[in-house]
Amino acid sequence: MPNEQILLDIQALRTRFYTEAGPVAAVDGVSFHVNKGEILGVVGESGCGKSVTAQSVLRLFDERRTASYEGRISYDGRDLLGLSERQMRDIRGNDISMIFQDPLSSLNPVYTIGDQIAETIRLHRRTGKKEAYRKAVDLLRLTGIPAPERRVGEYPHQLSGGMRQRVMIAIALACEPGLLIADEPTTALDVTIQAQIMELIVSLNRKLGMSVMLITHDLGLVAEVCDRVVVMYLGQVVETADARTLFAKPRHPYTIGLMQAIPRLDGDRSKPLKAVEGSVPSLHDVPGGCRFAPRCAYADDKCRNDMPELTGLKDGTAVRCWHADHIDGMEA
Ligand SMILES: Nc1ncnc2c1ncn2[C@@H]1O[C@H](COP(=O)(O)OP(=O)(O)OP(=O)(O)O)[C@@H](O)[C@H]1O
Repeated sequence: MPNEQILLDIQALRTRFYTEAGPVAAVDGVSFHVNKGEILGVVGESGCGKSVTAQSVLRLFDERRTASYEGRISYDGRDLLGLSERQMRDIRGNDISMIFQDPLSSLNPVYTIGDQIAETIRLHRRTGKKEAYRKAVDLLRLTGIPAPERRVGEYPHQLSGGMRQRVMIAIALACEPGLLIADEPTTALDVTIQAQIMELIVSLNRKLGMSVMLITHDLGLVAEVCDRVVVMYLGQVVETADARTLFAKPRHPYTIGLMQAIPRLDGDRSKPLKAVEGSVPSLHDVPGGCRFAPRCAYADDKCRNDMPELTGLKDGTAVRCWHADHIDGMEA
């Protein structure tokens, strides 16, 4: 029986790119889900496949030339990988919206922000121009933009970075999507504005019941706002747990490493941060066995030879590690 709590269900997703050096699987057998009304954090270092996973959900890669998808992605019971391009266009922005790190590159410089919000509304809804414009003003107000009646007639370059990200959020919300995918939404902004934008996203999640998939490097942010967390490494999920369990008892050595890299406001800040040693290997040179083994202090021959499966534990956590049952995250 389908679980009615689940809004987005990704099963064994594999996204391959055809590169000059041959095909690579940037996402390689990824499975996780997003529940209705929750904020799910997706974390991992740069290059682990977080953005490719998100963009695969919306099928943003060119399937004729650059990429292919395998597996299953279902949204509210609909099989997204089986939809036509026309049907997918209806899903994008209507059921699932996405906001990116750099709002300037997603906004059109020659149209006012009001035109751009109204356009999104009219793309998916039978709405007159005036009505769509009125809704644009309401959306700007909802995202906390001061004097929205005036701002609606301005162009992107007239707004600050934080205001532009609010406009992107207004566009993303225009058709009341069930799921907002936020890919590093605050990285390009200064710290105070970052906090305001995150507060806005959390308040919209609470007010509108909209699910959020939040992609970020920032585990401190995840601890503050996320209900559950997916940790990715080199195209795979290595750990998934509810946020409280993950922070109390991280199981995968990679998760433990990421946590040790979180700056602590209350700790001794004169000590250098302990980050995960080494770097993420190239997709053209994926290690056999456990992909994290070359960087892992616990790795033995079994790890180097056999790939562990993502295995569910009693507390609802799932971990991809041969040693998960005897690693104590608080000690490592
Ligand atoms: N169009 C593409 N063609 C070939 N390889 C790609 C393409 N897009 C992404 N990749 C590769 O896929 C891998 C995963 O990239 P992705 O952007 O998903 O990482 P990420 O975890 O989101 O990192 P970041 O936090 O830096 O965005 C990287 O090795 C990247 O080089």
